[in-house]
Amino acid sequence: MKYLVTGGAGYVGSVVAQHLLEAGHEVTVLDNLSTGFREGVPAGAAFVEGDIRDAAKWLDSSYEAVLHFAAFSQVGESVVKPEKYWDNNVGGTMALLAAMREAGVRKLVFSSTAATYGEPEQVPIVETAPTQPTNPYGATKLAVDHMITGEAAAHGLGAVSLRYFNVAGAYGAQGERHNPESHLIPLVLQVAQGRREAISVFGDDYPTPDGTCIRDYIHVADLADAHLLALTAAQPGEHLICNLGNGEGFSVREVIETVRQVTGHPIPEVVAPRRGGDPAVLVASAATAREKLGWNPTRADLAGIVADAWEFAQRISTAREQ
Ligand SMILES: NC(=O)c1ccc[n+]([C@@H]2O[C@H](COP(=O)([O-])OP(=O)(O)OC[C@H]3O[C@@H](n4cnc5c(N)ncnc54)[C@H](O)[C@@H]3O)[C@@H](O)[C@H]2O)c1
Ligand SMILES: O=c1ccn([C@@H]2O[C@H](COP(=O)(O)OP(=O)(O)O[C@H]3O[C@H](CO)[C@H](O)[C@H](O)[C@H]3O)[C@@H](O)[C@H]2O)c(=O)[nH]1
Repeated sequence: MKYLVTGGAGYVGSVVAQHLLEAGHEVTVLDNLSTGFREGVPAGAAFVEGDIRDAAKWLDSSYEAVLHFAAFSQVGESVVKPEKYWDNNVGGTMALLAAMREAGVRKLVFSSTAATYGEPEQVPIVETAPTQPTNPYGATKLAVDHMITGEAAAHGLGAVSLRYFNVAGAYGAQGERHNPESHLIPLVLQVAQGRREAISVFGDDYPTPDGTCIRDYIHVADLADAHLLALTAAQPGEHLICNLGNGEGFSVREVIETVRQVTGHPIPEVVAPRRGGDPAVLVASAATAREKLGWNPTRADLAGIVADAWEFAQRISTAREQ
């Protein structure tokens, strides 16, 4: 089968593109390189440097489906520049859906997020929980989910939105390198590499056992498995929404301690003010993904996730020095 992967020069999209290639599929990556890297595109994928707003130029009926990763995704930036997020994430997806309709491509897998829920009333979070995003990033992703529901009902699109919790780890040559980096695990690894003096802990007065925020970390390769399953599960006229997480939460301090154990580095930490828009606890119920997709994550161990991320961070920093 032939697939269009938007955002396939980025972290998650490049890992999923790699999995599609390994499963024997043909892959075209469409990416404007706004936050992605040309060298992140897996060998064997065709690459188009372009914007999702112009997807109509490249989409045709030879594509079985679109896997849509292209978006801006920094929570903090979305609070200060919401218009940038509405324009790219919502405006861009609107153009992409129109191009798919025009070309007769009737299947979509979309990268949604736990940020659509906001501060949860109950954990683990189920897909029927209230959606009250605490930042514009989450609001734009929720708006796209609604847009997709309408597209499925009105025009027969078969779609799956995957609401990722905290993605981490690496797969082969593909890994996490956001620029600037804002995610916890790669930042703590930068401290271990001596590229940063200390890690800032954003708030230690949350209502959690050690006072720091709790998140559900999921290995990017387990996430990729879910995308391939979603391609099979998508049914015309239906929009399925699935959380993807391991159902177990780790505090910021537990993550830092795990990085100490994996890297053998002491990792100094400093307590800093809370970061705006951060819910205290985000942990997924992935029962829907297990039931409807047949998803069965196998890499839930946090130390294993960190070890893979560490190996990747060491490799790209060696490459940077050469
Ligand atoms: N990383 C996470 O923890 C996480 C969690 C939940 C959801 N998500 C979602 O998963 C997706 C991928 O995230 P990521 O961490 O890989 O981010 P990333 O920034 O590494 O990748 C996004 C890619 O999309 C490209 N892009 C952005 N706007 C574009 C446009 N208009 N046209 C073409 N290309 C464009 C960027 O150049 C980049 O390569 C995003 O939609 C994000 O919101 C990520
Ligand atoms: O230097 C840092 C960086 C992060 N944190 C904390 O570590 C936790 C995890 O933060 P990340 O930035 O790694 O991840 P988020 O939980 O903020 O966000 C991620 O997961 C969300 C859903 O859970 C969204 O999907 C979003 O796109 C994705 O980046 C948060 O409590 C954050 O405050 C720190 O204490 N110090």
